[in-house]
Order: sequence, then structure tokens, then C-alpha cells
Amino acid sequence: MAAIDTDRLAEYEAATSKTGAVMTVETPFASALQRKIDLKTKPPGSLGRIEDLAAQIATVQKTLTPRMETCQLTIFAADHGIAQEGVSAFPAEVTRQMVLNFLGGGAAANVFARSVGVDLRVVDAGVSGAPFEAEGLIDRRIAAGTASFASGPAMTDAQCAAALEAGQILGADGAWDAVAFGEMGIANTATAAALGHKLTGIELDILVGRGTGLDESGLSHKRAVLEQAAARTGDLTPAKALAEYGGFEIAMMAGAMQGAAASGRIVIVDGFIATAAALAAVRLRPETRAAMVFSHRSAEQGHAALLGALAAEPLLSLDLRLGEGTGALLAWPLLKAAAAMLNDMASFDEAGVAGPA
Ligand SMILES: O=C(O)c1ccc[n+]([C@@H]2O[C@H](COP(=O)([O-])O)[C@@H](O)[C@H]2O)c1
Ligand SMILES: Cc1cc2nc[nH]c2cc1C
Repeated sequence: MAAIDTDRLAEYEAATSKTGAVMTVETPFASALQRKIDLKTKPPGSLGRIEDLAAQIATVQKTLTPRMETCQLTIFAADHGIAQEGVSAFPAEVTRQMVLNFLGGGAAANVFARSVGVDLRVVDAGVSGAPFEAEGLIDRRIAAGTASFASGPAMTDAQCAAALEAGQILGADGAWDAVAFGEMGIANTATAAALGHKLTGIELDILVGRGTGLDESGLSHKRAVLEQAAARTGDLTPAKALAEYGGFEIAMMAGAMQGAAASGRIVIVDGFIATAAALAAVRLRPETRAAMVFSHRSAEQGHAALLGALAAEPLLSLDLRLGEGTGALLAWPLLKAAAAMLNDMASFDEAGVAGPA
């Protein structure tokens, strides 16, 4: 199956614990951090995963007083040649129409972003048709959609490298305490399943799901299309897998995750497609994993398996399957609360509360 660079995998595994939280290696910083958490007025460990989250945020920001006040969501949009094979319940035009909906402020991502105080921007990574003339859209178009990976590579190596690079720059700009990435692309659950399969060797039967709502026969057809497409190639390096079976929004999001992690930011990972992008980012640069917070477990069938491949334990499980970064937005308040716990909660000494007997 897909070739995994075992040297780099060891590096990645060393950076993560089984729960997906950053492993606390015994350093003076890690000890001081654990002590600070344990001295808060609560039985040790009683804030559960919020304690792990606080520790991860502090470790990524390299401070015992992390800031978690501002967050930006970037939505990457692109079209997929594989949509021509009838693998989605919706027509490909919806990608373009939803970009306009994001710009008009009417999509779920806009509504959630406003409700949790997150900034939102939209990037055209490669939507079919002519370039948009709409104001407010960031144009990083690689091409007007990928080619169908049923019959050949989705994109050239040069297009893949350009998408990763554009993403790296976007992921590192601004001055946000955390960044989240969402996507919009009809048929991109097919792309994410094929890419996930090539990156991990997990069977397509496990990774292929209903996406926007395929019925039983649609699902069988999608599986058959993807089985055939996957059989076109053998083992692939992560970069080749991304070019052969990826999408422009997925490659750009993978680059953005790398850029954000490299600049010391927390990266909030959304659903199934975003997790496929996260997997590509980590396979290409294992150190990216330490910055990732997995927001939720999508209802899309293959998401649990992809999360498992990243040793990731998501914060929420709400049966979402929308994408757009909606799950990441809903998890954002938990990150704020975790940092606030570390910064503002009284210690036993400060509050005059007796510690454990
Ligand atoms: O994020 C998820 O877990 C998720 C699961 C299913 C569908 N989606 C969204 O639905 C679109 C892809 O679905 P499909 O059926 O066209 O492959 C794409 O725009 C995604 O944002 C997203
Ligand atoms: C309407 C619609 C909105 C979406 N948002 C993300 N993926 C989507 C797919 C559809 C079909």
C-alpha cells in the first residue's frame, strides 16, 4: 500500500500521544505547566480533555500564559474532475454558488463564525468556470478545477506544489491566536477518501461514505469508481498521492496547516475532508501534527478511520457532515475556555482552598 516514510512517521508518533494530545515529555517547561494545571482549585484531572487542550495550547505557544482571544477561519473552495463520474448527490455548480453564499454572509459557516466571534475569509483555490468577479474573495486559483483522477492524475506535480505553497503563505499570515480551515468542493468526499486510502492503506470500503447524501445505489457507484481509480496506481509517496488524488482546496489547506503550525499557531481541524488534508500535511511534515486540535467527528463514514490514522481524539461528536469549517467554529469556544482556565482560574493558595489530603 501507500509508502510511508517510516523515519518521519517515528518523528510524528513521538510528537503525539495515543489520545492525540501533545505528549508531555519531561522538560522543565512541561513540569511547570502540569504543576500550574494541578494547582488550580479542582481535583487533579477533573477538567479532563480541557486540561489536555490547555497544555497543548501552552506548549504550541511556548508560554504558561497563552493567548486564545482571536481566531480566523479560511474556507478554501475548489472543484473536482471526479464529480463528472456521478459521485455526489449535488451538481458541481453548487461549489461556485456556495462561494457566493459565503461572500453574502448566508452560509452556516458565516452564521456560526459570527456567533462565536471568528473572522472568516474565502479563498478560490480552483473553482470551475471563469475567475470570480466578486469582491472580498481571495484569488489563489490553480486551475478551473482538477482533472478527473478516474483516468489520470488530478493535478500536475507543479500545480500541487503551487497549491501547497500558496497555502503555506496564507496559513502564516495575520496575527491570530488560532486558525481554522474549512472547505467547499462538490465531490471532495470522493477525493478525500481516495487520498486517505493512498496515504494510509485503509480500505476504500471503510473510507467511502455518502457525502452530501448519496442513496444506497449512489454509494455503490461511488465505491466502484474509487476502486477503479485507486487501482490505476500502486504505492505513492505523500506528495504523489496528493497530486494524483487530491484537490486544489485540499492541497492548499494542507499547506495552510503547515504554514500555521510552523508559525506557532494552533490549527483547528474540521471534518472528513479537512482531516484528509491534515493527514497529507502531517505525512509531508510530521511536526505539523503537534499544532492540530481536532474539532469533531463527522458523520461521514470514513472520518473515524482517518482520525485514527492521526491518533486524533476529536473534541465534539455532533453528527455534523457539512464541512465549511462549521465543526471547527463550534469547537473554538472550548479552546478559549481552556486558555482562560490556565490564565484566570485561582490556585489553591490564591483562593485559600485546601489541597488534596
Ligand atoms: O466535513 C465533512 O465531514 C463533510 C462530510 C460530507 C460532506 N461535506 C461537504 O459536502 C461537499 C462534499 O460532498 P460530496 O457528496 O459532494 O462529496 C463538500 O462541499 C464538503 O464541504 C463535508
Ligand atoms: C448546499 C451545500 C452546502 C455545502 N457546504 C459545504 N458543502 C456543501 C454542499 C452543499 C450541497
